[in-house]
Amino acid sequence: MLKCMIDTVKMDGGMMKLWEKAPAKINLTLDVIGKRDDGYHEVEMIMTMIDLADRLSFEDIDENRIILESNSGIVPNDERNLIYKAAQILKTKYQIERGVHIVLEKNIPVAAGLAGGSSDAAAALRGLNRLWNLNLTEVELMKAGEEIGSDVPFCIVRGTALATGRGEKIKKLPPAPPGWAILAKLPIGVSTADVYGALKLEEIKEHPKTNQMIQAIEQQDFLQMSGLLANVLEEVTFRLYPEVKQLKEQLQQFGADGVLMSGSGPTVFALTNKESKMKRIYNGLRGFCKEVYAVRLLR
Ligand SMILES: C[C@@](CO)(OP(=O)(O)O)[C@H](O)COP(=O)(O)OP(=O)(O)OC[C@H]1O[C@@H](n2ccc(N)nc2=O)[C@H](O)[C@@H]1O
Ligand SMILES: Nc1ncnc2c1ncn2[C@@H]1O[C@H](COP(=O)(O)OP(=O)(O)O)[C@@H](O)[C@H]1O
Repeated sequence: MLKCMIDTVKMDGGMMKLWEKAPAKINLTLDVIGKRDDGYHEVEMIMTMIDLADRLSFEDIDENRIILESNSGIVPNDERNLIYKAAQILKTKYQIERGVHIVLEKNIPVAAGLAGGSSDAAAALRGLNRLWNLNLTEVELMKAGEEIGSDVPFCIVRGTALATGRGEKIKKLPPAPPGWAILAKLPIGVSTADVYGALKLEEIKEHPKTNQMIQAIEQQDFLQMSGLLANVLEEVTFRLYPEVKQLKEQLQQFGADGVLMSGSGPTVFALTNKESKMKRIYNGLRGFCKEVYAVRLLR
């Protein structure tokens, strides 16, 4: 309980311990504009954070090494973990001769299109910036984040934003209008690289109306925002995993204001700004999908 209220503690001998929250994101829009020579795709997407989060603690240790522990049986605790990568990047770049013990409490489903790993990496950059008194600016943290993954700069900024380039160029937007997202995730993990790899640009039927979505957010128009949800990766993931399409169709029958797959999937979410509807959708969904979350859009 205590750790929920405070985020820094001075331990015996002046050692520090601090905490960071790493929220998940959903894509309100996701458009792919072109394929680049470096293997990435040029995107245009609007993302917003939701109240489903991992929690990380960072503690000084006497040895000069990175120790990572987590309650997740899925993500590795070594240099393959994006948290570990974040710590290594800062240690090398700023010649840090100190060690750290990081504990990850994993609540965000893995490989789900919710940027759990990217948000953990961003939280690690923020947490270590504080623990090691680096005084790095948001822009410097975003730059370090780019080396880890395309979604990491957005996860540094958080809130609601338009992401362009390969996803690393961020323009902040006003917060999304208040409401709930009900998320459903099937027990499959989707590889982002596979989905982008299977995308055929010439087969995109309709591009998201990104400018109209920005206007809906600026005008705090929840219904308009929900009606404009669009993601060009949906068709690709639906082709690879038809059960994700079925789940979306089922979710659409519960009367939400909008339904969409997040990122490369497989998580699908429904939006509503009515508490009674949120409860109805949540309870209805639990009947046929094991992993369901009802969370607020973060403001
Ligand atoms: C699809 C999105 C939408 O928010 O999210 P997720 O579904 O992963 O959450 C992102 O574009 C994912 O960003 P992120 O997960 O950080 O991807 P990265 O680690 O940078 O890249 C993984 C792989 O995806 C492909 N990739 C990624 C980003 C991009 N703009 N074009 C690409 O083609 C590349 O093959 C790359 O090797
Ligand atoms: N801290 C982490 N949390 C989640 N996944 C991680 C982490 N570090 C590395 N990974 C790896 O990154 C991949 C994608 O993870 P994640 O960010 O959860 O999905 P997505 O890109 O779909 O949003 C997984 O294969 C996972 O093993």
